Amino acid sequence: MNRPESGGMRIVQFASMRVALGADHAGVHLKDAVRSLLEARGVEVQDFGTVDETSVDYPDYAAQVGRAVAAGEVDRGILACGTGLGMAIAANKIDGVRAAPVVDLESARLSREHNDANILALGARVTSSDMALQIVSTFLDTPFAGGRHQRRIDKITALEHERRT
Ligand SMILES: O=C(CO)[C@H](O)[C@H](O)[C@H](O)COP(=O)(O)O
Repeated sequence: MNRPESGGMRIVQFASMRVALGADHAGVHLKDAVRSLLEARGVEVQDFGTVDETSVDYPDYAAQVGRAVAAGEVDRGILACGTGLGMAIAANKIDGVRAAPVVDLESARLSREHNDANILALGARVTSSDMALQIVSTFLDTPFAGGRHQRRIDKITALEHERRT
């Protein structure tokens, strides 16, 4: 979507993005707040749940969002649970997923600029809703910087291929 080092163009099309959401019981309210923010900004949202605070297992939601991102059905994924850690660990098992657990704005920006992260993992028990929504905006608004970082992403992709053989 964003190709900042191909001719210096840095156009971000936040509103035309497709974003998949997923959460466990600990992150469900934050996920719903993220959904409201995205819908208000015209983002096409695919919400994989969960829908309430009944205890569920976060890998089930990480898998659904991760597969949607890896298949190109959506441009980005956003996961929410207690800490964001288990969601990121689970989602990163899927080839093509680069999930970043993020608690601050600088990491949100760098997860995109340097790591081309395609999934953001938020922790509702460790991050305020206000900060989490700022992180979401930064994550969606920041393009990948490419250049030397692309070389490193290519090496991550090579590791995925190695795992398959
Ligand atoms: O590890 C987690 C996923 O990243 C989360 O923090 C979970 O939400 C957490 O482990 C759930 O804990 P609970 O005691 O079952 O509510």
